[in-house]
Amino acid sequence: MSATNTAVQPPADAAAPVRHPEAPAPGEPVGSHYANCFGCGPDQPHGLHLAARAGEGVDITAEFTVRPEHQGAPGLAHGGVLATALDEALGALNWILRVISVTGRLETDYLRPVPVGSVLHLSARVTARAGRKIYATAEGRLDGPDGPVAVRADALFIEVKVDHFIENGRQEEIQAVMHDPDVRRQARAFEVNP
Ligand SMILES: CCCCCCCCCCCC(=O)SCCNC(=O)CCNC(=O)[C@H](O)C(C)(C)COP(=O)(O)OP(=O)(O)OC[C@H]1O[C@@H](n2cnc3c(N)ncnc32)[C@H](O)[C@@H]1OP(=O)(O)O
Repeated sequence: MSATNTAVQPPADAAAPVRHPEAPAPGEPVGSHYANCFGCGPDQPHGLHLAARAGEGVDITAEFTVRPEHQGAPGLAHGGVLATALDEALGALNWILRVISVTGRLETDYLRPVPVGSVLHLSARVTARAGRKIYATAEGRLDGPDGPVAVRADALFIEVKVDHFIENGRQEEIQAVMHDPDVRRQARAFEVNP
């Protein structure tokens, strides 16, 4: 049983989400949005290394292996780390909508303890859109994609322009990615192909 804030529930007049025609094909990896991202970056040694795949709808799946460095209580995953995994899975939906959005609100329910060594089977989907607001939900299951739900979240993501990062990020990292032609092409493509 969960008590949710109305901010993460779509209003009655929200629109159904639409899979972007250029979204990765079902089963394809969506890729990392930033190599140093704590959630999905392959170059981030401390990160979760989530590798999401596109689903058939406006959805993704991913797996997160809980390692000893993710502990909160002895032998159990830290709740904040699990929230990060859910947040990152939800963030990967950007690739399916082909928009850039950031988490505005994330509400998590912790239903079962998640032991170190377990694989959390994550799924996330967009439920609705209303202007810049993107409503989405995610869950993490133990013992396989059809196993019991251990954690879940409802979220409100807000669409932003790439300038959001350029204006707010530390210049050292911004300059580094701005000089990466692949990153620039990717970011601009999201903006000109809504
Ligand atoms: C290069 C590729 C990279 C790709 C990058 C992909 C990153 C994915 C990574 C995983 C996800 C993350 O961790 S993202 C990182 C964590 N999140 C953040 O850092 C976001 C920090 N917050 C912000 O920057 C800002 O608050 C924004 C952008 C979210 C919103 O600011 P804004 O642009 O001025 O918009 P604002 O007018 O305030 O809000 C727009 C509408 O949303 C509503 N709204 C906004 N926030 C909330 C909220 N918390 N709860 C309820 N409602 C909210 C407002 O009421 C309004 O509704 P109405 O009046 O229109 O009805």
